[in-house]
Amino acid sequence: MSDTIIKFDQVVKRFGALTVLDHLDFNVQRGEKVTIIGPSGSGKSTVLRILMTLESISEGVVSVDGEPLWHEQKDGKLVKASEAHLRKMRVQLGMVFQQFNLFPHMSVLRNITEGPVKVLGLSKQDARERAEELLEMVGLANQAQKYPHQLSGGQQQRVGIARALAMRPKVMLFDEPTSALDPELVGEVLNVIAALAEEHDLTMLLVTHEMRFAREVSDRVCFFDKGKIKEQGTPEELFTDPKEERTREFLKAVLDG
Ligand SMILES: Nc1ncnc2c1ncn2[C@@H]1O[C@H](COP(=O)(O)OP(=O)(O)OP(=O)(O)O)[C@@H](O)[C@H]1O
Repeated sequence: MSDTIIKFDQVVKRFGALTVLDHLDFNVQRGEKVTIIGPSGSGKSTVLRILMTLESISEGVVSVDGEPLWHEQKDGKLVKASEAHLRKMRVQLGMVFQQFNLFPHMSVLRNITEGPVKVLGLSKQDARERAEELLEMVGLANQAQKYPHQLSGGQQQRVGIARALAMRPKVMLFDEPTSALDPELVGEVLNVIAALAEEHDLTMLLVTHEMRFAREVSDRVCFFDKGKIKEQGTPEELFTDPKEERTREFLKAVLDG
């Protein structure tokens, strides 16, 4: 039996006249680490935003763990999902954003405990213990009482990772998690993500411009172009022996640049 956790089936996303995803078929297996690379505007972030229910779809079906995300079954038919259905589905996914998106008026600890307490109904004590373990894991055990503005960008992003993990998502989504960081802070965030990828059987879907990182952490790399997967394969296949001219051009431009 295949163990598909994310499935895009002929998904179209339009913004007015602009088609951003063009009949996209895309699957992720449970436990798989998949990286999406591709030129600006090819629809990479849109895939993640659709999964987080931040953008709706125009056509097709997206499923998470076998259940439609943007639809629900009613009298044997697929109808548009209600807000309650979206809320129920959304908690299965955790996202780490480019701009961290921490709550500025809350301490680091509270940023991490808020979701588990308010959304999952954990006791404050349990949420706190969970947060402390995660802060330890991302190397910030002694920063729990600080506020986001007192931390570096790299530290804030590591809090962002801990916050997403605290919800125990089935899938972690990373949207260019290092692109807003000063170059010297990129490594500490990538190290945390690489450790997560190595030590946990989490399913991870990452959009990144860091090709070396994509190569190191992924089981599979998908090259997106114009809203479709133009080519995909293991990092070895895609980076050392790309089959498509468009992939070669892209890799040459980013690796030389
Ligand atoms: N809310 C929106 N309204 C209109 N157009 C949008 C909206 N969101 C995204 N787009 C457009 O959709 C296209 C795809 O965007 P997306 O962010 O998925 O690209 P990307 O591949 O992640 O690019 P980048 O590498 O630059 O982040 C872009 O042309 C973008 O301008």
